[in-house]
Amino acid sequence: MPIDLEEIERALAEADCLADAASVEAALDRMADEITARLADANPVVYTVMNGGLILAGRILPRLPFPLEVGYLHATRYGHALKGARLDWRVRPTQDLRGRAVLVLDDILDEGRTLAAIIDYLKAEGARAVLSAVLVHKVHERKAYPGMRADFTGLDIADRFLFGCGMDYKGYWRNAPGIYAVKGL
Ligand SMILES: O=P(O)(O)OC[C@H]1O[C@H](OP(=O)(O)OP(=O)(O)O)[C@H](O)[C@@H]1O
Ligand SMILES: Nc1nc2[nH]cnc2c(=O)[nH]1
Repeated sequence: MPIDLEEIERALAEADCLADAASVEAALDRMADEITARLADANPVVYTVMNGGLILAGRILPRLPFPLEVGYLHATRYGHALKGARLDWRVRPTQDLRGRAVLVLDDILDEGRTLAAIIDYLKAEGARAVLSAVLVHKVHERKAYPGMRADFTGLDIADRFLFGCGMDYKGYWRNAPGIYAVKGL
């Protein structure tokens, strides 16, 4: 079905802005300080979870003033849908992770099933420590396990369907500079 771009434009025009660009910027600065304090001497491999983690990676990596390697992996649970399903691995990590510290970057921890599966996989590949950083922690009680949180979190945001800063609305608006909730969702 062809995409209705007017509907895509309307989604942003009518959305509720839950965090503006300045709040995102401040959150990135704080996260970068926390990550630096924890990993500056660890020679980590930093993995971006495509596609959503792309914006966080591009904005936080230049804020990390220590040696690190980068890689990406692609695992998706939602596609363009608004509800998650089984995790679909599209690209698995390629580096030798034995004995390495790994940091995983993603846009959002919602139910946490994506991150939990990725962390299990990286540990099974021999990583010595796997830490995670997400721009958004969605606040609700449906996590993969009770109390689940990433090691580093930018912003706690309400339980709505979100887009912007890497998160998509029907494949669009990952480029929106703040964090928005779809009207009515
Ligand atoms: O915590 P969960 O409930 O598992 O959801 C979080 C995941 O959902 C999104 O990915 P998505 O499957 O939409 O793929 P995308 O990154 O390509 O948009 C997001 O980027 C996270 O990876
Ligand atoms: N775009 C988007 N992707 C998600 N993946 C898990 N939760 C969300 C969400 O609220 N918005």
